[in-house]
Amino acid sequence: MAPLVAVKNLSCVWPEGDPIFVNVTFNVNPGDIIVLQARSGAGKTTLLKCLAHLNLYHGTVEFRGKTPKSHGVPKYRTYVQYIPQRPSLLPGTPRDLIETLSTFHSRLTPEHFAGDLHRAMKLAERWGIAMELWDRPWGLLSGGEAQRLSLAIPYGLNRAEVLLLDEPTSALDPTSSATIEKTLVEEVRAADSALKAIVWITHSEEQAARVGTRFLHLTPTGIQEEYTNEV
Ligand SMILES: Nc1ncnc2c1ncn2[C@@H]1O[C@H](COP(=O)(O)OP(=O)(O)OP(=O)(O)O)[C@@H](O)[C@H]1O
Repeated sequence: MAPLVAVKNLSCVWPEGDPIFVNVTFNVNPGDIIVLQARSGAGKTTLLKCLAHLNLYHGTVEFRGKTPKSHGVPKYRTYVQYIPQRPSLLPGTPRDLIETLSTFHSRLTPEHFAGDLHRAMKLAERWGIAMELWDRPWGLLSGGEAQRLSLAIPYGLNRAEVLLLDEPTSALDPTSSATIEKTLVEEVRAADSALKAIVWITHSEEQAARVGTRFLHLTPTGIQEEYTNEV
């Protein structure tokens, strides 16, 4: 099976610093929910940002056999989409973000966009998000509201094939977390969904055990597969 994302010999060094990690090589395959584990500060967020082509790195990252540049970086970022740990730091409103991401696809028409927004809003509503919050600046939303909105956006767009989730439910209560986990796992398994795989950072061992199909441990010298749960 061809990998969705192939990561080869990735390393990341901040200017004037030691490398955060080197020699990171792994594939993301269809159906994977990869839990990325490491101690705090080991570089999990940095690695996800490298995969989304949001950080400088050495080595190669390919999605469906092509580099981000050959896909076109904005379009690549809608296929391999990073959802930040603190969406409240994003500029503009959730409606602005979904509109911007929509325009990265040339097939977009006003009808497509209306459909995308409607799908995202319906899901967010099921998650307890009122319609007016789509027009509130990210910085004025609560952490939990911002997390739910930022997860509803790729669902609405239905174009992300790989989601890179950075502690996506850290601001949510256990019931809301469980609902969101269930939706995401179902999306990866659904035949009619664009979403094929997730790389998921969580500090909750319980959540890792519930959602993970593979477990990768990041260290300064590389990445190791811990064990595999058969689904
Ligand atoms: N722009 C930057 N310039 C220099 N160092 C940075 C920058 N961004 C992050 N770092 C450092 O890189 C290291 C890795 O940070 P990162 O956020 O990737 O870790 P993490 O494993 O996700 O941590 P946590 O589990 O605490 O969220 C940390 O030491 C952090 O301080």
